[in-house]
Amino acid sequence: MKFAANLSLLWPELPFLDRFDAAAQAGFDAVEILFPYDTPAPETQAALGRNGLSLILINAPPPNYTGGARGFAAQPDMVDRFRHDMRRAFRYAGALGVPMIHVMAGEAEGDTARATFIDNLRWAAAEAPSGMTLTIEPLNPVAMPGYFLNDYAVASDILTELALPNVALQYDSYHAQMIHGDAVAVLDAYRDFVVHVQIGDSPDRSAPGSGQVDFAKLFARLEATGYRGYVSAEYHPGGPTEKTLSWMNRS
Ligand SMILES: O=C(O)[C@@H](O)C(=O)CO
Ligand SMILES: [Mg+2]
Repeated sequence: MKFAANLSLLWPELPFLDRFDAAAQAGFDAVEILFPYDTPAPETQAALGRNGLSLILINAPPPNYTGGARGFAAQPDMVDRFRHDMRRAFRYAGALGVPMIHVMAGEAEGDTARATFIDNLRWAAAEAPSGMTLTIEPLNPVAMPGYFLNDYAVASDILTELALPNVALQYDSYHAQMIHGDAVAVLDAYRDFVVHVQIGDSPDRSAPGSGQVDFAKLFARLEATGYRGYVSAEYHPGGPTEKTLSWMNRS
C-alpha cells in the first residue's frame, strides 16, 4: 500500500516547509497539501526535491484567497470565479507535477446547485492537463455546515452522470463515518468510484485507532479490492505526529 502525509494537518507545530523533511524522515515518499498557494511553487518544489517526495494532491481554490469560502463549484452565480480559480490551480499543480486536484463545491443546495456543479466539473475536466484527475469529496456537515457535497450517494450519482475518466471520488474515512455512521460500509458501497483515500478517525478527526472507525477492516477491504492509489494521513495528530504512525506498519 502507498502512503502519503497531509502536510496541512500533520506536524502542525513545524513551519510549513519543515514538514516536508519530517514526512520524509517518517518514511513517506508522497505528500498532499490542502492549500499550498501561499508558498511560491519553486519553494515547494525545493522542499519536495530535497526529500525525494511527490506532491500528489492539492485543493482548489485556496480559502485564504476566497475569504474562507470552500469553493464555488456548485454556486450558480460564481461560474466565472470558479473558472478563474481552476486555471490558477492548474498552473500551480502543473508546475509541481501534481496528478490530482480536489475541486471544492462550496456552500449551496438544491437542483440548480447540482446542475452548476456538474456543468463546472465537465468544463474543468475538459480544461485539465492530460494525466490530471479531478476529485470530489463529501464533507460532513458538522465540520463543514452548508457545504453542497455532504453525502456519498450524491457524489456517486454525480460521477455516474458525468461518466468522465478524469473526475472521481476522494474517500475520507473521517467524513464517511461522520456522514453515514460506518466508514467501511461507505468504502464498500462506493469503492468503484474511489481514486484517492484519506484516513482520519471519527468523531474528532484524530489518529487512526483513536475513535470509531474500524481501520483493520478498512485496510483489509482496500487490499482485497486491489486498491492501488494512495492512502493519505489527514488527521489532527494531537501530539507528536511520529507517535501516531503505527498504522503505516500494517502492510
Ligand atoms: O477532508 C477534508 O477536509 C479535506 O480533504 C479537504 O479537502 C477539505 O478542505
Ligand atoms: Mg479529506
